[in-house]
Amino acid sequence: MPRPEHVLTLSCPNRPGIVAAVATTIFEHGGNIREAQQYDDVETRRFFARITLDHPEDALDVPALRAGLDAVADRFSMQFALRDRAERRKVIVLVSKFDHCLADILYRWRLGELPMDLVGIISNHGRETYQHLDFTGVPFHYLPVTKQTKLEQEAEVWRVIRETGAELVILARYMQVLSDGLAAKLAGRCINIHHSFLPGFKGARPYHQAHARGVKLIGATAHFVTADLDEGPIIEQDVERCSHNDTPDDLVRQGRDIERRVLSRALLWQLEDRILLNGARTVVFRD
Ligand SMILES: Nc1nc2c(c(=O)[nH]1)N[C@@H](CN(C=O)c1ccc(C(=O)N[C@@H](CCC(=O)O)C(=O)O)cc1)CN2
Repeated sequence: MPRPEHVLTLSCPNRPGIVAAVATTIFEHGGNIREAQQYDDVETRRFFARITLDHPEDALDVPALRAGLDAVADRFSMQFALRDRAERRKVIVLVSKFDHCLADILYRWRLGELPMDLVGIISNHGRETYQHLDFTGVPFHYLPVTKQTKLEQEAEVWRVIRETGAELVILARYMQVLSDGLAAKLAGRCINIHHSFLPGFKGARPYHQAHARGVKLIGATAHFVTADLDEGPIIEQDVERCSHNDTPDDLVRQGRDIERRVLSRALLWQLEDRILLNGARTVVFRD
């Protein structure tokens, strides 16, 4: 029977003694460090770490450990999060017409590859758009939008996010620009898949932009959503070769696989608390 595990993620201004203080606190409260990754950003002089710890059944006094870490956080001006790995995050997925990323997320979730509670799917297109997809057990919310109804529709999106208790929002080719207000409400917990190798070809129709530019590589980028379109901190990217023979539709077709694997990596890493924000960038403690 695997022992209960927690994940501790932290960041703070770098100085000697951080690891010693954190490790001692974990030890003193009955925790056993299973894995530790750390990064010292010499440019920003900030320190980052991800530590997984386990403990014999009920040997870890979590409230006491949290209080001990609070004291360490005060001493080192540290931000930290301590999460029980058994607690699954509530995730909601937003999608528009192109559903290949949603299909991939559903498949991986049903396989057990994505440890999450999928609490809903929101689309500005009707259920008939996805007749080939199985939404069994996942509430589907059809929220159509026009330029005139954008604000009302977005209020509905926010209502569903709140009412489902969604902690993480995935834009799986959701082709609506979120207002500054909603982007702010979802800061650090909304991930978008952009279908280009950012910072190239931001905005709409990136494959057509890339084709017109005559690129020899196409790519996809998973990033946190901010008010500035496709400018949010990058989480994961991948590319594939293309050629002069490829039409825009060829690039769209080839790009689907890149988008799927980039988004599923980013989603899994977020679910495993592997991504830490580092200003306009990220630190990703990959496995
Ligand atoms: N505030 C943000 N919202 C969104 C972001 C973001 O980074 N910040 N990423 C986009 C995704 N996206 C490309 O990946 C994208 C989506 C939509 C558009 C766009 O021009 N949409 C038009 C409507 C298009 C349609 O209705 O088919 C619009 O909103 O007027 C460009 C890029 C998701 N949102």
